[in-house]
Amino acid sequence: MSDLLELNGLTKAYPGVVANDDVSFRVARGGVHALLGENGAGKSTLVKTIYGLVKPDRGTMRLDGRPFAPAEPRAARAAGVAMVFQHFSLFEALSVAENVALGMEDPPRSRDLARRIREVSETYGLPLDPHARVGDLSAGERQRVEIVRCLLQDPRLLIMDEPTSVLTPQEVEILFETLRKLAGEGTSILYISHKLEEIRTLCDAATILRGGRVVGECDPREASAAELAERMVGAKLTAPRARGAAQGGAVLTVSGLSLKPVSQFGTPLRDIALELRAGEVLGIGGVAGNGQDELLGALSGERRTGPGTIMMAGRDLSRLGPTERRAAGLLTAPEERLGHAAAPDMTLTENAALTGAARRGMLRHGFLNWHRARSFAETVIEAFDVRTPGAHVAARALSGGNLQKFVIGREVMQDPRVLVVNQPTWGVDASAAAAIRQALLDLAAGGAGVIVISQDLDEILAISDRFAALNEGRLGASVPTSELTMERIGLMLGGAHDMEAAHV
Ligand SMILES: Nc1ncnc2c1ncn2[C@@H]1O[C@H](COP(=O)(O)OP(=O)(O)OP(=O)(O)O)[C@@H](O)[C@H]1O
Repeated sequence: MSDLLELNGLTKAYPGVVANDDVSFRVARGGVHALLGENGAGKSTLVKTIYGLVKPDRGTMRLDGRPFAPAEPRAARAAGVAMVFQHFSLFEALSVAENVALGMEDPPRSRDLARRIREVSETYGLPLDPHARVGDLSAGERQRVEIVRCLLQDPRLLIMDEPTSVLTPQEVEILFETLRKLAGEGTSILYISHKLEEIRTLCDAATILRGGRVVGECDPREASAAELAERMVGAKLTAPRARGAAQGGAVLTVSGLSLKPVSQFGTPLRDIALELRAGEVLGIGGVAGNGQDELLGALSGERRTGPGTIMMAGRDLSRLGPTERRAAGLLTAPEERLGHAAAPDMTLTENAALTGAARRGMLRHGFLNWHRARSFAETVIEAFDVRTPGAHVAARALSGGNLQKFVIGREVMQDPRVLVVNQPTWGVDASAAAAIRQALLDLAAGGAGVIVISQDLDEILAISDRFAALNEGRLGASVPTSELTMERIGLMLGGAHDMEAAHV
C-alpha cells in the first residue's frame, strides 16, 4: 500500500504549551489510521493542521506525493480532505438537503442534490431522507448527514474526531461498516477516539501521541486495550477502587415532575419520580435525546417545575433558581462543557467563581474575592490533573477532556449533598475517565447522593448502585445494578421496563 499523506516535523506552539512537537508519520492509501493520546496530547491540533484550520510553526505535509499546505479548510477540501467534527454544525430548522447544500462550494439544483444524497446514502448503508428536517433526527442520523456531506466531496482522506461518542451500539456498527467500505475503495481514514476497543476492531495502524510528540506506532489489532492505554500515558493504569459505602436516608426525592419542551425539537419530561439516598450512585441511561438535558435543566433550576416535585431532605427546592439550589447543596454539571458548563472566553478563575462563589466563600458584601476564586481554580487544576499553563487561561484554550476534568472537579470540590452530572467522561481519555469515576465514587462514599446520566453503559455499570432508563421523557423504575444483564438493559432502554419486570 502506498502512502497518501505524509507529515514531516509538524510543530505548533501555543502560549505555554507545545501542542505538536516535531510530529512525523504517514497514512497509507485505504488505511484506517488511529490517532491515540490522552487529553491534551495534541490530536485535535494535528488534524486541524491537516484540514487547514491551524497553521503549523514548522514542518511540512505531502498529499499524494505533492507538497500540501492548505491555508484554509476550503483548500483542504479541494485537495480531497474531509472532516467530521466532534460537534455537529447543522441547522435544526433546515432539511438534510439544505444543510448539505450549505457546506458545498457549488451546490447542484435541489432535485439533483436530493438524488445524489439518496445514492450516496444507499451505496454506503447510511439511510437518510434528504427532505427530513434535521431537528427531527437522532444524534446518529445527524452524524450521517455530516458523513454524507463529506462523501459527496469524494474525499481521499476522511478525518473523524471522536465520531462514536453520541452513537448507540447499533449506530456504531453501521458507521464501522461504512468506514470499512470506504477504506476498501481506497479512501484513507484518520480516526480519533478514546474508545480503545473500537480502535482495535476498526483500525489497521495507530500513531500514539504524548505531550505533543509521537511516542509510538503500532498495529492496534495486535495490542490489548490496556497496552494501548499504558503507552498513551506512559505509566501503568490502576483499576478503580471498589467502595462499600453504607447508604443513608433519602437526600433527594423527585415526584410527579413533568416539563414541556423549550423548543419543538426538545423532549417533554413525563411524570418523573426517583428517590436518591445518601451515599449512593444512581445511573440514568438512555439514548441521546430522550430527556437527559431536560432532566438536568429541571434539577439544576434552569427550568422550574411544579411545587413539591423536587424535595431535598424535606425542603421543597422546585421553585428555587440555580443559585439557591447550589446554596442548598444540589449541584449539577451539564453535558455541553463549552457554553453551558463553562463560559468559553472566561478564564478558569472566572469559571470557578461562576458556580463556586457561594459555597467556597468567595463573596463578601456582594463583592467577589478574586484571590479565593483563583486559589479554588488552582485547587481544582491540581486535584483533577487539568493540563493547562494556569488558572489565567481561557476555558476555550483547554483541550476538550481537560476542560471536562475542570468542570467536574469544580463541582465535586464544592462538597455537594447531591451532585447530578450528565456524560461526565465524554471525550475524556481512559486514565482521566477513571479518575473522574473514582472522584464520583469517593463523593458518594463520603455521604453525598450522586446521579450519573450517561450514554456509556459500561460507565454506568461500573459505578452505579442502581440503574434506571430514560425513554421519551419517562424514567423507568430503578433496578440494582448487580441484577442487570445487557439484555435486560436493552429492554429497559427501549421503554419495556415494566413488561420486563412482569416477566421476572
Ligand atoms: N487555541 C489554543 N490556544 C491555546 N492553547 C491551545 C489551543 N488549542 C489547543 N491548545 C493546547 O494545546 C494542547 C493540545 O490540545 P489538543 O486539543 O490538540 O489536544 P487533544 O489531544 O485533541 O485533546 P482531547 O483528547 O482532550 O481533545 C493542549 O494543552 C491545549 O490546551
